[in-house]
Amino acid sequence: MGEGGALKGHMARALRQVRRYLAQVDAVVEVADARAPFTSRSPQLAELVGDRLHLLVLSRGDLADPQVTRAWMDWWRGRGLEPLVGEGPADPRLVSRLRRRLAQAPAAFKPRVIVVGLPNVGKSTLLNGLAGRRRARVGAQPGVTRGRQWVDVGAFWLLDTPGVLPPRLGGTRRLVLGALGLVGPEVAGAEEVAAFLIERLGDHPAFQAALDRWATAARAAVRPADDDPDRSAGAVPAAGAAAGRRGTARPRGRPAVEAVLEQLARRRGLLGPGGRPDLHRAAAVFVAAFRAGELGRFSLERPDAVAGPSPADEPGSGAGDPVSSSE
Ligand SMILES: Nc1nc2c(ncn2[C@@H]2O[C@H](COP(=O)(O)OP(=O)(O)OP(=O)(O)O)[C@@H](O)[C@H]2O)c(=O)[nH]1
Repeated sequence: MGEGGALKGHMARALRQVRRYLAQVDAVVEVADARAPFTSRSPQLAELVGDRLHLLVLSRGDLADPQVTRAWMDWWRGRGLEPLVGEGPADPRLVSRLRRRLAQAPAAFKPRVIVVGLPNVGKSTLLNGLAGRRRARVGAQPGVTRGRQWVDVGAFWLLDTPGVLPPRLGGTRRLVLGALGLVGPEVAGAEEVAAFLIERLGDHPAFQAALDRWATAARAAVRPADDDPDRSAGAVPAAGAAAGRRGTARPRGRPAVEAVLEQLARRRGLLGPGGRPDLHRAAAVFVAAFRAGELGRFSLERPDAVAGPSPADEPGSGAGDPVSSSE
């Protein structure tokens, strides 16, 4: 089985496990990334949740463009839903609001709760925040499938293991998820993710300045090379020049993307044999910096662009119903 096949097999198993978990819970906390809250959700979840309470939490709100996050909140509010967004890992305000809402989940006795989401989206961080110090004192709840550990959070039980949902990877989703670190380099390589980021954010007024500032931050450490006239790096070429149609990595845009990466490599001193800019390392460093928020707060999608009502909506993707909540 190839790498792709192995990944698919792994994800199918993960989804089966989530199905089994879901059969035991009264409420589902879905975690998505605030920088792409549409693409970082699982298309399968809505139909699995049924009539359980379904709450959406946006992690990494501290790394997203606050204006775009507000647009997303308004978009959901317009549909009678109220996601929660945090301003940092396990943001205490978010955690206490979430605890209050979970305590109200309809249940025969104390609600049982699961945290689910794509790989690396912030599930464990939130789970630990919700469980607090109680997590150290876990115990198997009687009557529940062997091996499952439940944490008594007072007003509800919390499943000690988050459910991992498989991402959908078609079209530009693979690159969006790669940019957020929700899929690995075997699914989306650093160079194509870097090209995608430069193209998608190229028209953003603040992005060019952020890129330039970030590239300059390590300038002092860079030793000028006498044999390379370009080495005295000026501003990073306008990323906007690299931007093709939004969301597509068109070949026509490539040379400009390469120019940006080349200049970043020079400015950061990422040079290979013969002092040539190492574009691969430049791409990897740039993508890591984006993920960590070192470039600033940027979002990768807006509700008007991806979440319809528009042809972008996909039947069964939950697109027109981002939180199929029974709230
Ligand atoms: N800046 C920021 N980082 C966060 C936030 N939430 C989680 N992280 C970071 O994101 C990384 C992944 O978080 P995890 O909680 O391990 O993610 P996960 O979904 O449990 O990951 P898997 O177990 O691999 O599926 C960690 O480095 C967290 O510190 C947030 O709101 N803001």
